[in-house]
Amino acid sequence: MQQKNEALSKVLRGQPVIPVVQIANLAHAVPMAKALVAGGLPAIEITLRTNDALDAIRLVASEVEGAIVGAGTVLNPKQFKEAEAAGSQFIVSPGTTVELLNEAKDHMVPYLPGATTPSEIMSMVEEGYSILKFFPAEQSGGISFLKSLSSPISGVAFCPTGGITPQSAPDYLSLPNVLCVGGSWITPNDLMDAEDWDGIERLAREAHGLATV
Ligand SMILES: O=C(O)C(=O)C[C@H](O)[C@H](O)COP(=O)(O)O
Repeated sequence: MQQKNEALSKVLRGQPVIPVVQIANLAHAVPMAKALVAGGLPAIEITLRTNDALDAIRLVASEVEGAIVGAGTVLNPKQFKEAEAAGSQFIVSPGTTVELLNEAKDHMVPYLPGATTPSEIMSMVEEGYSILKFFPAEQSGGISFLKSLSSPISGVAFCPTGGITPQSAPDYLSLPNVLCVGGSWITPNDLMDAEDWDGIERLAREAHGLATV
């Protein structure tokens, strides 16, 4: 587990924001990922919420130099296997199930499981996880909840996701138990539909700059 935690830490620690992307049009996958990499956000989570998601992961993994593509919204072992086979370099789920934890044990690919309550977080720590997704972050108590967790449950780093904005991200990132945040604002539907890759690169660059705030 330590090796996997370290591999995940290496992926997530490199950037303050992990873009959470929905691919509605497969032709958008490669230019979108190139724009994110150019903007300084190489780790990209493509959610398995659209039909083209696995093909998008495959394309980005094989065609976009420097990209570290991961799969999001992985809900069951079948999706876990498919996501890894498509070339995902990390796997993310909004919550966690026993089936997913068992599946993750059979793979070397790092897994970022979701947890929101102290009991869920403690269970994940028992399983050996030291990095967790905190989802849905804003709705689950946000910054004050994460602050309250930091002394009773130390040694766990979170990637809060859900409802985070460029305005709230710096406050999350200033918490000692936050490694990075996830967000969909870097690839908004209007810019994706307009194929405005320069606009997406600009948003990525701004998000990358949040590290220094
Ligand atoms: O699908 C998943 O696995 C999720 O975790 C959901 C996404 O992370 C959020 O939908 C992103 O949240 P927003 O930035 O508020 O749009």
